[in-house]
Amino acid sequence: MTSIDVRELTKEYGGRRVVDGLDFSVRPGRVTGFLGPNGAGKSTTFRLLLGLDRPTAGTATIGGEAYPRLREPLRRVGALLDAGAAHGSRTARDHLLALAASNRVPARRVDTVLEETGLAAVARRRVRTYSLGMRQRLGIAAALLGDPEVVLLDEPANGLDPEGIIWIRALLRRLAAEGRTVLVSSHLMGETAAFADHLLILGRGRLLADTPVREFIHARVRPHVRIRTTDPAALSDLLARHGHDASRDEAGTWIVRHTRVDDLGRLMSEAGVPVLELATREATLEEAYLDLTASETEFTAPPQEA
Ligand SMILES: Nc1ncnc2c1ncn2[C@@H]1O[C@H](COP(=O)(O)OP(=O)(O)OP(=O)(O)O)[C@@H](O)[C@H]1O
Repeated sequence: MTSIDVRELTKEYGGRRVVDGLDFSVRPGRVTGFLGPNGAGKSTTFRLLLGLDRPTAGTATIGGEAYPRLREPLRRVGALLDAGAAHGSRTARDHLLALAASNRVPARRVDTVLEETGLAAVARRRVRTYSLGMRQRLGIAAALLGDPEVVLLDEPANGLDPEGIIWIRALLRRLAAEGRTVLVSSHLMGETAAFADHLLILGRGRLLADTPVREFIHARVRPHVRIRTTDPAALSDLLARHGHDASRDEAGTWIVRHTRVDDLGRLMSEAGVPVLELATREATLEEAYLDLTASETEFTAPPQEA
């Protein structure tokens, strides 16, 4: 089982710190979402992990070794950084065959990953005729070619249609269930909540959270209760009498915070207030993330230029 370990990792460009003392581990058997706004340093961290850039300070290792020291790296680590990387005049199949040959990966893996990524039917078309979503699938096929224990994907849902998004979700879940170490960057909250077990949140190069997704949401946002009624005056009166923290949206739905659906149901029933809808509304990752970013200067202070 292979972990990714990042210690005091720092990268400066022209004196500007874009990755700032990062310390985290990514464990096998789960999908770790790497979240942060544009320019937070996600891609730079990926490049440092893959030895494509040298850290100013600190270390990034995979299974205890720096990437450039790994033997047969494609068989240990699969990465998607830039979906435009394949040569346009080649077919997808030839692109993968060349990659397999130069990394001592058996050629039969090419057809396996083409099947896995849904590209088998178009594998003999030139890559320049591919849509963004098809290129993205090809980049993922290349990442999976060496059957690696560690998978690093930078914004893999980019350019995918709804069917592609459902597919990638299932793929990531499967890779983790097989015991692989899966790190996936994204700035899409809903998407990340749908596939990640664990989160690393970055802001201006610094690590703001390293937490299981569920704990992060539950610690930051309380679930609300949604109510609709045919007698808003009676409901308003009832909620006020019991000191509930409630508001009503334009559609007439009441949101009541800091309470439980059972307690409100009982209260409404006893008071004879008619119920059209009474439900718990779960907090979302987006709400928890906004709560975090609202309190972090990394997101609110003006950028510091070098
Ligand atoms: N080679 C480079 N030279 C100078 N500055 C760079 C270089 N690469 C990245 N940066 C800067 O580092 C910061 C972090 O960029 P990075 O691409 O890592 O962010 P990101 O979190 O991946 O953002 P996005 O979601 O937009 O891809 C940005 O301000 C970027 O301009």
